[in-house]
Amino acid sequence: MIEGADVLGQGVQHVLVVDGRVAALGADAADGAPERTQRMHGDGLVLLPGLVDLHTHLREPGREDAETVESGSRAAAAGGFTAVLAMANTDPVTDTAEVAERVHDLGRRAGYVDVHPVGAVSKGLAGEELAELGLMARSRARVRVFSDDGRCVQDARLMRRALEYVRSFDGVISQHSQDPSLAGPTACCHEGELSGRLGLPGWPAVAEETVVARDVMLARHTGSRVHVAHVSTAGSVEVIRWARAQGIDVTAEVTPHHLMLTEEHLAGYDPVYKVNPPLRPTEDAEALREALADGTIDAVATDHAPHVRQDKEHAFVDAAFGMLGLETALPVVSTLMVRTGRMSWSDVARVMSTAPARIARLGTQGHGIAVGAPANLTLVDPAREHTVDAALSQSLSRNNPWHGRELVGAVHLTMLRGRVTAREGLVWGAEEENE
Ligand SMILES: NC(=O)N[C@@H](CC(=O)O)C(=O)O
Ligand SMILES: [Zn+2]
Ligand SMILES: [Zn+2]
Repeated sequence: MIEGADVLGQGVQHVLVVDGRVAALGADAADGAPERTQRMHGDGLVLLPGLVDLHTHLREPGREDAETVESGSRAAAAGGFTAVLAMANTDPVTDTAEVAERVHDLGRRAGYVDVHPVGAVSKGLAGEELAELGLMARSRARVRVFSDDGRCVQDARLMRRALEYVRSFDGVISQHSQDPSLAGPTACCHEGELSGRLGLPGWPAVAEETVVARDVMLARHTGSRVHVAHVSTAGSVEVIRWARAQGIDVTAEVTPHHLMLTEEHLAGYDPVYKVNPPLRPTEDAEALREALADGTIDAVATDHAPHVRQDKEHAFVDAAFGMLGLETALPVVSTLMVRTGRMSWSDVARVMSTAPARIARLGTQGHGIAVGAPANLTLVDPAREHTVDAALSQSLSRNNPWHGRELVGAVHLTMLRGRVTAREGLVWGAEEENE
């Protein structure tokens, strides 16, 4: 029983949890509570539905030195998440039902969050032949989100066929929008005055925007669902806004780092800021904030991308792309969007829980806080000021661009089907296992 928390920032209520489900909600929720009900104080805390991350790299199988399903799941629980979509760019690639089931089962075994594997669009992410989309969808892993993330599905014919195929089981293609003929594999800095000055290979905004534009037209043509991963430019936002006004079934996510951080961070050539797509100018970040607040962008997704030291500690051009994000996502959104008055806590519940759950077709996870729904809950301390310490992360990796930053708002407790999975960053059971 959680007593006196501000549910969605819309009013103080009690929430009774029985057998992993929300059994009652409201001032008299305690009536009929079984004897020996455990009581938790929610005074001053905001209760949100468990957060859902549409875009997480867990690295297992293949790079268990950078992250495992278990370590990434712990980081997710510490960050307030109860479900994550695990990207397919593992080794082997998640392009078969077998690999998808393996990742799914590893998630079950770890038990901190629900791990939903994302299936690859193409075999081996090679962009040539469709992967086993139907078999992955019908597998025990129930895959609904497909992505070649890390690479763009460049071939329009393959993208069209993938969209047509997933329509039959209400799947969605999540696209890493990057035309490689405009932004090749070495492109690592937003193309503009800064990339010229720093002498870094440019990654122009138009390399993203042309793919977004093409894909929304393919979505319209096929009547299928396309999702734009890690939107990073104002031009992409304009295309998405237009497409939605036409009734095209396009959804989009933005990362905490593209919302808050800008290209100026690259001036010191610190590879911790190297990410795909690159950090953009302030005007782009501002357009992303506006689009998130007005609903043009549906969701915040972390793109948590752990890398070992040896892959990150290189000259900027040679370092791996990606940064950690699971444990800092909620504090960043709180600091940037809620403290400033641009979004309410119920907006946060939408962009970090119910909308991503709906996009991934997670069923019951998308119902928010309701009687009868699984007790997947996140208690947030909206006023807690803290300085991010990379050393305290549950992740196996340390490529954390937020280290040393002061943020306001923190996850107090995470609950998965009524079981506490994390409390103030400390993951349930972690003390013993860290001995
Ligand atoms: N975002 C990144 O910079 N890197 C991701 C791949 C991706 O999301 O494109 C990774 O797998 O490391
Ligand atoms: Zn990507
Ligand atoms: Zn990614």
